[in-house]
Amino acid sequence: MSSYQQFQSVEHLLCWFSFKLLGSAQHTLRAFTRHPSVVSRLLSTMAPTAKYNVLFVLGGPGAGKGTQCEKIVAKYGYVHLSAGDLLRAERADKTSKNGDLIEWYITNGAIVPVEITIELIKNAMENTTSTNSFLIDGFPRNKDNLDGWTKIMDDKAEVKQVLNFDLSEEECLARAMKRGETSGRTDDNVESFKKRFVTFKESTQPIIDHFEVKNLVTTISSVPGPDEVFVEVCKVLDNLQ
Ligand SMILES: Nc1ncnc2c1ncn2[C@@H]1O[C@H](COP(=O)(O)OP(=O)(O)OP(=O)(O)O)[C@@H](O)[C@H]1O
Ligand SMILES: Nc1ccn([C@H]2C[C@H](O)[C@@H](COP(=O)(O)O)O2)c(=O)n1
Repeated sequence: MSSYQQFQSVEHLLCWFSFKLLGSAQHTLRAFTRHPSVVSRLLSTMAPTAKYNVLFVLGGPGAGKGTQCEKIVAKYGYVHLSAGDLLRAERADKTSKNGDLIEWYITNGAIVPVEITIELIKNAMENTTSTNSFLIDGFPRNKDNLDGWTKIMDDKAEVKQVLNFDLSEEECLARAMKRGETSGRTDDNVESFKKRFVTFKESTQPIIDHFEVKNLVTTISSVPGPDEVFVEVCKVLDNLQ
């Protein structure tokens, strides 16, 4: 007798088949409940993960990026990641193997290799649980920064907007020198400032142009006082909500 002939009807065959299916589903379910970590790993690969929302904040040295970021955080609740602050913290960390290298780049107004900076930014983003929205201040500052971002973060983050704070070299210098009276920053001196401004013009401006082509840049004059500048910032951010 062939295996089909043991069933008296097609209905009987279908009944037997459903019973077998149910049995194996039950078996699978039981296996899953015994291994919850496997289930959560499976689910995490199936569920689409939300991308980070990112605003890049650029502008000359001393143009007021950090000042505006503080205001944005207070009103809109982004997490502020200053590439410069992250690098300064890394430089101050006695266990870091990159401290001396970072010091050299900062004092000479040059841009630290992106392998170092992107790791600091990525870790800070991954360690943030309160929000998905980040203000990344002072990054990307050159092509190396941009390439590193594209390679490591492009599939994890969406750049919603680039805020570009515009201020003349003379005014940036005056503000950086005034800040230098109390900041303790090793680059708030005329010699470092001059180098930083050259780096801004030669290396950062092409990055702003790159995002301009993608229609992502809003340039805001940083000449008025902080509160007036912030009014213009709010116009941009209110439209992003
Ligand atoms: N709109 C403004 N008008 C006058 N002074 C300002 C304004 N914005 C910021 N400042 C002052 O200018 C100095 C530089 O500002 P801030 O540190 O925000 O600049 P930054 O662009 O973040 O600089 P850097 O790139 O060097 O870190 C600070 O002392 C700050 O208080
Ligand atoms: N993407 C970056 C940002 C900053 N640095 C270094 C070199 C800068 O002159 C310095 C200070 O940065 P700031 O506080 O002005 O944003 O930090 C860098 O190498 N790469």
